[in-house]
Amino acid sequence: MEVGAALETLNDEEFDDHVARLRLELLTRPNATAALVDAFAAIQEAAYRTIGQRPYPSQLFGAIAVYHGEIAEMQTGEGKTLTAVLPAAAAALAGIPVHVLTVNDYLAARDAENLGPVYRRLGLSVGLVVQDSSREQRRAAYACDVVYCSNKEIAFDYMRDSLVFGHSDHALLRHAARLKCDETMDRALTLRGLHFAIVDEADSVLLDEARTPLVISGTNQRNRQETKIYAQALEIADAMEEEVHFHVRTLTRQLEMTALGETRTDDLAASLGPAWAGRMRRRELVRSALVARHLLNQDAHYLVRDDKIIIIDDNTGRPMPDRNWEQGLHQLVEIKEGVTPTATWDPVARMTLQRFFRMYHHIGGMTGTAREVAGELWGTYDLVARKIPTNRASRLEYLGAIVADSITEKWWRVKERAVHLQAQGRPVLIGTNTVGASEQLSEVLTAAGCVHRVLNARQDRQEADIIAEAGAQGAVTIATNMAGRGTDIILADTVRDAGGLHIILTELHESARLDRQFFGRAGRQGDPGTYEIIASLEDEILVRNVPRIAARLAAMAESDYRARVAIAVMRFVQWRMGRLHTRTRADLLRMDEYEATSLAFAGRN
Ligand SMILES: Nc1ncnc2c1ncn2[C@@H]1O[C@H](COP(=O)(O)OP(=O)(O)OP(=O)(O)O)[C@@H](O)[C@H]1O
Repeated sequence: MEVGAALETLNDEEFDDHVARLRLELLTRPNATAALVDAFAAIQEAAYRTIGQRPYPSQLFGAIAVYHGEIAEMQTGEGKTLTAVLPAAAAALAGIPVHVLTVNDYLAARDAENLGPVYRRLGLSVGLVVQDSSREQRRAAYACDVVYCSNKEIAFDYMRDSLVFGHSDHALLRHAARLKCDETMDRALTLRGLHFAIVDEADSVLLDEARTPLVISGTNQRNRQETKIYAQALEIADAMEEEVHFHVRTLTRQLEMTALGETRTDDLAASLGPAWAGRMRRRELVRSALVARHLLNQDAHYLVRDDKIIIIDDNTGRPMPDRNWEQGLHQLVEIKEGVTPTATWDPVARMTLQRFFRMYHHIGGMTGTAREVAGELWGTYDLVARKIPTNRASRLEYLGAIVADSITEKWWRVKERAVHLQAQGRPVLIGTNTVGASEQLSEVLTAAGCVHRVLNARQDRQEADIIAEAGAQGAVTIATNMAGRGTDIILADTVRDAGGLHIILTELHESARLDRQFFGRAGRQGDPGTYEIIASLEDEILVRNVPRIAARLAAMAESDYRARVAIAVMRFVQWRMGRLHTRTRADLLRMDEYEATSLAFAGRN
């Protein structure tokens, strides 16, 4: 009899005995194929008995890839969340601590809760670490067999642990502390090593998020003078003219001062006292002030909430209350927005996500979008991306693109579509790039009497609630990137017959992978679904990056042809941005490795 079929006949007690025997076998032979087959069969059975879902053959293929340290490329909605349980539980049954890493707290909490019963049925413990978890809660969670956590949380916990060892954060030292049963040291640490990581949305975590190094701040360097200096820097910045004194490079999010700009800085700062005497420092200060003024916008890059600046994560659209910009930039934005300036902090530890993940003994992962980054995943992490076939054929249909002349006209078109589809009883999910845009569109829909909900960094606390309703008959939901990766919208039965969820993307993201992830909220698990793009010639991606082409397109009459050309240009900008980001990550990793080796003998601070 087939292994799985035999397990179905067991009663609960017999199944428990079977799992206990299996655990012993795995502890001694974790890599034996027969033992792994038995383990997967038992986990499948446990999933069926607890949450009523039996992993499909496609999920088994994915699970085998992940277990063997590969990235399983599975289309959106194919069930990567359940797929991860198979390698995670199999490794945990074999005694290996497992970290299942997601892109955000909402998904970590959702998955730990939904899948907890499967692990517990197998006698395994499950922990959860989110931003609000205390140190004690973290330590308890990391002691579990399987931990669900967002990538940033665990990387920061690792860095904090490293600080306990001063600069000498060598793995061997940590083992030495354990061997000596150094109780104090052990109590100071939260993690118990980096063994097996299963990375969900692997391209986002391992690449997109890895563009900015993680920094831990230490001692408070508050200086009364500081606020005054930052305010002066903003005043000087306001006396500068774009294209004359500085250039903004939107593609790379960089700002360069021209020679004229530097001289102007020197002139204006001449009478401001000794704090402005250093030439390098004063130019850097003014450059930062220009960045605060021209590159960082309210409701796009940050929110102002309760007299605080709250950064919005570029990749996930989520508010990050614990994050700060470095080197005075945060304070400059605070002064610009008129909120009480906070103190500046000195960085005491810095690490890239690349270096962090390369320290794991074993990594596997899943994503819906690995194709175009397969080379980099291999180059940086030695990870192979393996394409897994879908369980059922996809019924997701692309309806084409409309590119309106202006943003106002774009909102009008989106409203027309939403009202039309709502009347047909179909749910509609509309994607915007910023909090500001989601609110503008919301006003247009409200004025037209179209009932809808908004999910953005301001409404993050109602996330689960909004998502639970987004698949209902006639539901219209406007969402930023927060409803991108991982979000699972369950359709009401009547909606399936009406054609499923319809997605409207109103602005292309900075990467085509993000667009595909957003479209992937529809047509999941073989459900029907449609998607379209309604963009405009005034969108940032065109106006900021290729202004001359945008102007030429604006001179053409609106047609399908113009829309196709405009979308092709936007895709070209995305491709160029992707290449730049790859280069940034390579440079960052090189620097990080250089610093790690050159500072190896620096000793404690
Ligand atoms: N074997 C199964 N049997 C029944 N339902 C399943 C099975 N596997 C997954 N599902 C359901 O399919 C839906 C999509 O799963 P999930 O959200 O894990 O997809 P995903 O691949 O992670 O998508 P994304 O790429 O968007 O993150 C969920 O509602 C989940 O409960």
